[in-house]
Order: sequence, then C-alpha cells, then structure tokens
Amino acid sequence: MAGPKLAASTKWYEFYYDVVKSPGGQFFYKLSEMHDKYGPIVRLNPHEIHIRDPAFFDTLYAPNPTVRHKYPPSTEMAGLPFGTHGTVDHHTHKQRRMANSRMFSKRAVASAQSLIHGHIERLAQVFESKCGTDEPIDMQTTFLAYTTDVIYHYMFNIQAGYQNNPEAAKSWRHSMEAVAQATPFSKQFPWLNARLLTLPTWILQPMLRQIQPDLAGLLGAHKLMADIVSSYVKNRNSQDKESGKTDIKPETIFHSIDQSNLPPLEKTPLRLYQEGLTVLFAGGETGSRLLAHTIFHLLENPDVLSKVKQEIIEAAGDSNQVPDVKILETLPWLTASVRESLRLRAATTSRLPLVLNQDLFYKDWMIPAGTPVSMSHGDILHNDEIFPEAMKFKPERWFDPTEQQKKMYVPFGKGTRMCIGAEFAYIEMYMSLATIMCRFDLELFDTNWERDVAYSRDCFLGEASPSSPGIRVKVRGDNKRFKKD
Ligand code: HEM
Repeated sequence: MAGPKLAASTKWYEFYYDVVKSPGGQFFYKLSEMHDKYGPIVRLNPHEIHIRDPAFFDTLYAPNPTVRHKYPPSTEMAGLPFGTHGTVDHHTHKQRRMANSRMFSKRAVASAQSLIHGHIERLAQVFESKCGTDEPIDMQTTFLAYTTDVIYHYMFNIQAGYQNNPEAAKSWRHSMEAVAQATPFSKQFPWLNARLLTLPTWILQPMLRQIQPDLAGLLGAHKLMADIVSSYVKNRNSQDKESGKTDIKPETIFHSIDQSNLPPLEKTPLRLYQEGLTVLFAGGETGSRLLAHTIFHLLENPDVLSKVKQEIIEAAGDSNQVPDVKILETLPWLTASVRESLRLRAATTSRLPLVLNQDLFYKDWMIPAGTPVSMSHGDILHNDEIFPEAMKFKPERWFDPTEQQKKMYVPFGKGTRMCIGAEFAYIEMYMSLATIMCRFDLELFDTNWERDVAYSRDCFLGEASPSSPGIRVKVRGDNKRFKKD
C-alpha cells in the first residue's frame, strides 16, 4: 500500500501534524497531499488505510445487513462507549440505534413544531433586543443556546434555559470550543478521555481547571445529565410501562429506550447517561453551525436572500405565522440554500474509520479483514468533478442535480452509522431560518469566509481559524413579521 514510509512506521507522524504543527488539526491536509502524490488509497499510519474515491463510498459505508464495526480508537476519544456513536460492535449498535429511533422519526420530530416554536420566540427576542444598536450578535453562541435548549426540551423534557442566561450560554460555547481544540490531541491518545471520566469530580474538576478552565465547564453538562437520569430512574418503577408506548413521540429518549426490546443490561443508568450525552453533544454544535453558516451565505448573497424571503412570505400568505415545516421543505430557494450550506461546510472533517470482518476489495487492492479503513466527507462534497466550482455557494445547482450529485450528497454520512438526527436538524433549521431571516434585516459584522467560516483545522468537526472572533451580525431592522402578539 502506498504512502510515506514514516507515516506507515509510526503514529508520531500524525501526532506531529495534528498536535505540534500550528494551529493543530493539520493532518487532514497532509492526508490530501498523500493522495495527490500516491493515489486513491494510502496507508496513513501503521494501522489505518484511507481511500479517496467517491465511487467507493457506498461500498465502505454500506447499509444493513452489511456488517461494519467502528474502529475502537476513533470512538474512544469521546469517552462514551455506551452511546450509539461510541459503540464499536455492529450488532450492539444496531439494537441501540433502533431503541432511539422513535425519537428521531419524521413524524415524531414534526410533532415537535410547537415545542420548537417556543424556543424560536426566545431566539427572536435576542435579535429584537439588539435591533438598531451597534452591538453585534455572536451567532454561534446564540444559536448554540437555541439548539441546546431545544435538545434538552425535546429529548429529556428539561428546560435548560441557556437562551435566558447569556453568561451560561457563553460559557457552554467556550466549553464546546475547548472540546474542539482538545480533539486533535485526544485523537492521538484516545484512551485518555475515558480514563479521565472515571475520576471522581472532586479530583477531575480542579485538575481540568488547571489544564483548561473551559473544559471544566463541560463537567456541568455531565452532572446535569447524571441528575436527569437519576430522577428518571427514581420515577421509572412507579410509571406504567405501557404508558405512551403508542404515542408518536415518547416523552424522553429514556422512555424510548425503556420501551424498546433492549435487554435490561442495556437500560442501566450508565447506558442512559452516556446515550443522553451522545445526543446532546451530537446535536447542539452541528445544528448551530449549520444555522450560522447558512445565514452567512445568505447575507453574502443578497439576491439569493431576497428570493428565500420572498418565497417564505408568499407561502405564509395573509397569515402572520411561519408556514408549516411541510411547506417550508418544498420551497426551492430555502431548501437549496440549506443543502448548499451543508455541502459547502462538510461538517465532519475527520476521517470515519470502519472495520470489517471480511477482506475488502478496492480495485486491485485487497484490504485484510480487521484493517481500519476510512474515507472523508470533504473529499466527496468538495470534489470539483461532482460539484463544479465546489467551494462556491451555488444553491441553484440543486434545482436540477445530476444523479451523481444526489447520490454523493453525504453531509450526514451514509450506511449504518449515518446521522440519526438529520430530520431534527432540518426542522430546527427551517423554522428558525424562516423566522429570523423574514423578521429581521441583518448585516454581517466584521466576518469573512477565510477567517471565520472556512475550516482551517480538523477537530472532528472543521474549525475556523483560531483568530476568528466568530460569525457576527448586526440587526438593522425588525419587520415584525412572524412576531407573536
Ligand atoms: C447539521 C447538522 C448535523 C450534521 C451535519 C450531522 C452529521 C453527522 C454525521 C456525519 C454523523 C456520523 C458520524 C460518524 O460516523 O462517526 C452523525 C451521527 C450522529 N448524529 Fe448527527 N449531524 C447533525 C445534526 C444532528 C442532530 C440535530 C442530532 C440530534 C438531535 C444528531 C445526532 C446524531 C447521533 C445520535 C449520531 C450517532 C448515530 C449513530 O451512531 O447511530 N445529529 N451526525
């Protein structure tokens, strides 16, 4: 297998690019260079193979019943082996995912529109409070507070209240940033997080405060989840097991797991706690970025923005209410803009390794069973041959997409491990975008693509430059459209 000899002989090669070379998380660029030099299949470290060939994506990330395990070091780094995302074994994962699935069905998520509306009202108040002032809004913090509040409410029936507490929201955002910064390091020492999380809080908290105070803030989320689970478990025995079993949406994700066919060992407090954290971490940051990036692109492209606004306002007709999600999803410019924003930012920059029980064949190569093999979404979503001028925001490409473009649209991944929250992300996104963009006139404040939007580091999700103050806007006017009386 081709690739630099040094990379094939030691993991310190990757360590150098991810941890030592400023600003960290640089190995994914090196990986691209390896492919430019050695071709579509390379050995990137002593254990792993990486493939850059969109045509192979469906084979590697195949759906059930094809068996695909995760590669333990790639899942260990989050320290949540009992959550779906951290589950290595294919069959265990399948069962755990099935137990969660009632929370994520299209019908269940659509039924949550009024719950989401409540949080959008609060979001609109933030924009309203800055209207006409010169104070910019940091969109990622504001939207993270929104997506986090929505997840806590929908998944755990809890009011987390980040939107009502700007200091808590800022500190949560800093914690998420700190996790991202630490990811290139934890990728090299994946066992570290899991070990750290076994320490008692009275040791861990002061220790983390010394290393990185924002990381210590993360323990607040762990403590809150432990409390939510403990209160759920306390009441669990007094609840009628059948209650809510036929509802479109179970009350919480824990009800969904409890009412599933999983065996009792899969319903322990530790399992619930880790699944809860998995969903919280997987859904907050991704959704808030998508929102901030889409607004960035719309403000950079005023002609597209005016078409998006116009079609939403026309769909609303005489009503002063945001159209139903079923209608929003049919609006061509809105849908195309969201798709394009997701494609352009290719959320997950990290390679996503899988392990097979059998040998895998790629062209003339035979990859022995048990070898971790990965591909990267950016290699597909930013491929100029599939998406001409791939790094440009061109929503109109989605009006008449080729079969290949439709097939290669993979921001949520594919196969057994693909995102389970895509419907949730879309609904949360369509409803808030429609409200914020139609109600307020926004303008970008000191924000540009190179520094603030394009990624410069692989921290599992792609991170903008460390010098970025974030994507910021000023609110120039309030049209009062979709404002609740
Ligand atoms: C723009 C938004 C989002 C993007 C681009 C995105 C992308 C992804 C990707 C690529 C994966 C697969 C990762 C892997 O194979 O390691 C994933 C998994 C996952 N996502 Fe998302 N996601 C988004 C929003 C959400 C939301 C809103 C939720 C929950 C409310 C969520 C929950 C999950 C979960 C639980 C998994 C693990 C699934 C499993 O292993 O079965 N995601 N996401």
